[in-house]
Amino acid sequence: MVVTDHVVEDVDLLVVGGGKAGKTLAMDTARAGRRVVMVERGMIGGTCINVACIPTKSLVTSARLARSAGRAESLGLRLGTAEVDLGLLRSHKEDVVSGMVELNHRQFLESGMDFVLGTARFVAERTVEIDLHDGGRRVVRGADVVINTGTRPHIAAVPGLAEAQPLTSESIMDLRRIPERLVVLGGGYVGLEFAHMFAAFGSRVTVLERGPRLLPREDADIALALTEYLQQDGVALITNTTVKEVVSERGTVRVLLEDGSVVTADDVLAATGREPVTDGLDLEAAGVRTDERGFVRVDDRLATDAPHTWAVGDVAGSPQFTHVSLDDYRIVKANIDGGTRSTAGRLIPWNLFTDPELARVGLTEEQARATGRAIRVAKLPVKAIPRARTLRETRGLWKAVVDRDSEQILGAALLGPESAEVLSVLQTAMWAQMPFTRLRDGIIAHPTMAEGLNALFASWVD
Ligand SMILES: Cc1cc2nc3c(=O)[nH]c(=O)nc-3n(C[C@H](O)[C@H](O)[C@H](O)COP(=O)(O)OP(=O)(O)OC[C@H]3O[C@@H](n4cnc5c(N)ncnc54)[C@H](O)[C@@H]3O)c2cc1C
Ligand SMILES: NC(=O)c1ccc[n+]([C@@H]2O[C@H](COP(=O)([O-])OP(=O)(O)OC[C@H]3O[C@@H](n4cnc5c(N)ncnc54)[C@H](O)[C@@H]3O)[C@@H](O)[C@H]2O)c1
Repeated sequence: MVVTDHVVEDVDLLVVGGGKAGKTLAMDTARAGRRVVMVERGMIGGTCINVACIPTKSLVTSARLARSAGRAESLGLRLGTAEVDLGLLRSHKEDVVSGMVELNHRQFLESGMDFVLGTARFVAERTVEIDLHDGGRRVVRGADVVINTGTRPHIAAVPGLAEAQPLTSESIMDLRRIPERLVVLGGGYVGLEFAHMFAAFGSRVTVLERGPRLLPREDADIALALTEYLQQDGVALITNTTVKEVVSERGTVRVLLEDGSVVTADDVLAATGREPVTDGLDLEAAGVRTDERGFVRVDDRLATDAPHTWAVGDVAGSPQFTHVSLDDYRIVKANIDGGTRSTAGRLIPWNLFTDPELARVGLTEEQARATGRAIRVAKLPVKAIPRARTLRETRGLWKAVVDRDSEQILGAALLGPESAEVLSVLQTAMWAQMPFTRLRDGIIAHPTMAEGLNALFASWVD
């Protein structure tokens, strides 16, 4: 029963939180002529375009240019030293972000959905009460409800860290200053992208990672190649370390490590993972349960414990990438219409946008060996690819793992310039279940980075 003084509005689809999956589903469903309400707390277009992928990658472009300017003479140019202008840097980022926000907003309205700016809270199964931003309340019940409220930075329970008011992936992009010394807690995606970026902007950066090395889920040779060029670019890396305490005094942060050493900086960036945004949602009222880490519990169809209630994207515990959230949309769209699409067995690529970038898909060598199948391993230093020489960026290593019997590609790690683009070529071959020989022997235009695939699949080390 719904306990409220407000009239309950019934709609076909109610989307709570306008992330990638939710907004795409809302627009699609509205365009099909159904009644849709999407409630968004503030970020029109969601996390990715406002405070995550899009602003970071815009700043990565600036960082790349700063680094290129530093070696301009090797390209025959005298540019002088690159100098960060915080105002210009901010407006570059904000220009890209606001362009995408405006585009999203226009598309929301054109789709015919009822886009509601407000904060939603469940009051019953499939029913939310919305605190409207411009005052007032609405109560909306969906025949189907999709929860897409995302994640936010998690501040690790390190003594003194919260009190030191660390920067997060969001606040660091306010760009109020470029810290002279920046210490980054966590050597994952967020930590490494910002570490490399701020080193290019002139910060002296130290990354503290508790794992035995960077990227513990990647093969050691790839992690080592990445480690080497980060160090070449001035990023200090301390792995296998435990932070005992963070002490903030008079504008300086001191990070005390368990071995007795101290790292001193002007700012600390907390980059140790993200936590689900479910507080204030009153999920119990909806009959929706969470798992032990607080993510919404879903089955492989992305159905929650409550009937006709689905969860998608980061908050559903899906791998935290925008393209995965988009695929969650495809799955839920099919299942709302009575289908049986599953998240099982998805081939999910991802990229770490250090510069050059790391592009990954499928199994690592270590994972492939663990399956017990017979495999072959191909490796190619990026400097062997002519295009890399013309780009004057020859750092990096490409690697692929192939099934010895079927000759199909099981996975790849491409560390080098433009790898993220090349990866999609390789992934297409995996979708098509092509033997690696097609990439080894096919004509690929010269000089491109993709051309390196010819050479990669002729460079067996095993
Ligand atoms: C710094 C950074 C860089 C990243 N870079 C990349 C990248 O390059 N590539 C990539 O694929 N992924 C990247 N990611 C990950 C990516 O941003 C996330 O996986 C993706 O944004 C998740 O989207 P989502 O669909 O789960 O929802 P989100 O986009 O997180 O949307 C959730 C929405 O719900 C709203 N909301 C929350 N609670 C309520 C409520 N009670 N009522 C109403 N609305 C509510 C929020 O305001 C938000 O807009 C990055 C992440 C970070 C932090
Ligand atoms: N390019 C991209 O696609 C991109 C970019 C940024 C973020 N993301 C997404 O956002 C997610 C969150 O990123 P993230 O970097 O915050 O998390 P993460 O899980 O990728 O990395 C966190 C790192 O912090 C380390 N760590 C944890 N606690 C620590 C401690 N107390 N001291 C030292 N190290 C500690 C972990 O060992 C790990 O290496 C990623 O998993 C990714 O899915 C994607």
